[in-house]
Amino acid sequence: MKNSIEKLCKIANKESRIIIGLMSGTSLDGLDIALCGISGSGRETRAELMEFVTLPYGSVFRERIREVFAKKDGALEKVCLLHPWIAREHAGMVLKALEDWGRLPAEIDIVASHGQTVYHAPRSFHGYREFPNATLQLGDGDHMAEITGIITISDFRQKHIAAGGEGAPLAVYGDYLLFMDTTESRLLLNMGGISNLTFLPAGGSFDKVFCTDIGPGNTLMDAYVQKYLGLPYDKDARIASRGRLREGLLRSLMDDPFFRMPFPKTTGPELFNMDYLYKAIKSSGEGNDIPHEDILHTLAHFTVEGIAQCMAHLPGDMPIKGYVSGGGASNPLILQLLKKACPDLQFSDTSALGLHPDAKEAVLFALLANEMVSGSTETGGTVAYPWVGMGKISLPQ
Ligand SMILES: Nc1ncnc2c1ncn2[C@@H]1O[C@H](COP(=O)(O)OP(=O)(O)OP(=O)(O)O)[C@@H](O)[C@H]1O
Ligand SMILES: CC(=O)N[C@H]1[C@@H]2OC[C@@H](O2)[C@@H](O)[C@@H]1O[C@H](C)C(=O)O
Repeated sequence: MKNSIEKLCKIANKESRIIIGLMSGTSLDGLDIALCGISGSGRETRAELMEFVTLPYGSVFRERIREVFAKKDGALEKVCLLHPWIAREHAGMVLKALEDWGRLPAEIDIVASHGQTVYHAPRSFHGYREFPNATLQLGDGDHMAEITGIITISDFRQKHIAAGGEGAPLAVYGDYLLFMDTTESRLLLNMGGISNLTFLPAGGSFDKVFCTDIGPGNTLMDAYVQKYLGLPYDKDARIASRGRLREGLLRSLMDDPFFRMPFPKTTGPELFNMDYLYKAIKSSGEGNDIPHEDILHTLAHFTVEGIAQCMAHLPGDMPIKGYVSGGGASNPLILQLLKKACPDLQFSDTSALGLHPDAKEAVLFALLANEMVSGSTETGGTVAYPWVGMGKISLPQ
């Protein structure tokens, strides 16, 4: 092990590192793999996205995860089996991507592996006073390290919780390091399965930034079309665009204690799932035979209404430029509704900042790994956003 520790020290002291960031989000669409060249650390960080790919999951992978995903009473044996299995699947995908890019594992300093969140339970959700905030990502780093032969950093969210946070959103760290600007106040809005935002006031220090989960992004729309229409998602909102808004349903969807909780907060499909939708339909007074188109159209409004509600908490006395990312940034109906709901917000996607909108979250984990090995904790931090070294280190043999 001494050799590996010495190698890690060398990596920590290098001027620049090649780090692969991996993210598998709540949509279960595939593994995002970002090959990054990163130099410096903290506010001196410079990152270049050298390669990026999303390797789609097959149906077996998706179904196996779904057996435990966001389920209160998941079978413990399955959780146990999935922990190494997911890591091994992801490791195979990393090796495949490296081969496609014509690169060898030996060229890579670190793999930063988020794993797969299967359950997210902040105390505000689980409700047990005697238990802390909790979250569970499967995909053990030792398996990744052993199979790829690359030092692996994984399981980033536990340290955040240990230091007082909810384990999410971690986006704030990467957004701050890469996008803080001296003159432009920026809003980074990620619309994945769950949507979240980071607000970076111009020239502000880390304790002035604000980051929170908002509510559903695509998760309810995806769950609905998967269940009733056998589609992975409503591509380009073709179905939703044919529908109309059901005001009663939107009111019921917004009528949940989650939306009355103060920011910052976190959530996931443990709350925003089909049961949530069924309950809202029942109490909406819209009847039981709302057409698919209208449900999907109203769910798109629901996503945007949550975003608009959250944005009302941002300072109103300065111009803010918005940068969107995540799959929702490719949904024309969401973008159209967002423009209507927030007419003063000028926005484009994060490629205007030099980062592919689908790659942002995978790059985040590469940045967190870089901070873990060569950052300091002097940047400050707050209880909601503690600035701590996150992730656990796995050394290959
Ligand atoms: N062309 C498109 N039209 C409509 N929706 C789209 C389009 N492309 C992607 N999406 C949506 O984006 C989703 C994938 O988004 P993304 O990959 O950002 O999610 P994720 O990373 O899994 O989520 P999270 O950030 O919550 O973990 C798809 O499931 C789909 O709903
Ligand atoms: C617990 C968990 O995996 N949360 C994810 C999820 O997907 C979006 C949103 O909910 C966000 O809180 C988070 O991911 C991003 C990468 C984050 O931590 O910033």
